[in-house]
Amino acid sequence: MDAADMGDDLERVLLTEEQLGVRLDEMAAQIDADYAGKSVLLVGVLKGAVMVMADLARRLHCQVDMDWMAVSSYGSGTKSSGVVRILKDLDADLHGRHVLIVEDIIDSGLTLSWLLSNLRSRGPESVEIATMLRKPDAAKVEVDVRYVGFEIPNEFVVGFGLDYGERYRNLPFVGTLAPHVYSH
Ligand SMILES: O=P(O)(O)OC[C@H]1O[C@H](OP(=O)(O)OP(=O)(O)O)[C@H](O)[C@@H]1O
Ligand code: HPA
Repeated sequence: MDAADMGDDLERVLLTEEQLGVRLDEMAAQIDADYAGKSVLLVGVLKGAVMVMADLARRLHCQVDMDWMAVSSYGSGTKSSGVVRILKDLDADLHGRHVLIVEDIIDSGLTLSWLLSNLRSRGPESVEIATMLRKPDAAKVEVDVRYVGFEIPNEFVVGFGLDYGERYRNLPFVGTLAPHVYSH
């Protein structure tokens, strides 16, 4: 899918495929340096993190295992409370592991804040976070994030794994949607 497939649904491109690729190269180099000689367990948070995980993992030279979690808030009314439900748990035992959570976006920070304390309680050697995008102005809770691709304005974005009603995840860039899309 590209911009032409979106007709007039695309408002503007925030980050091009090339910009994302360049930043992923830099993030991977930093992660390789930080985890030199160590084995890393990448934990992807479904579904949005699939693209970041695939593109980041392929750039890493350090020893990597991959695992996945699916989480859901208990409904929009309680999302702000940070109450999260596990839909699919990890297969891996975290004892003694160096865990790197891979996310597409940190918006309010509530999902990651919950996930961080959940994974920390499982006895890992370390837990860090890598996210492609972060909206600093939307933060309801501060999360200590080791690797951030881009800080973006507090606008709803799609593409590179991010959806609106499950659509647009397969856009290779990150963009905003025209207002008429939301009124459908
Ligand atoms: O910082 P927060 O405000 O908690 O938002 C960030 C979370 O929201 C998105 O997931 P979403 O619940 O949309 O699920 P998805 O990945 O399946 O699209 C994103 O992938 C993060 O997990
Ligand atoms: O801006 C966003 N776009 C899509 N999904 C999201 N989940 C949290 N923030 C966003």
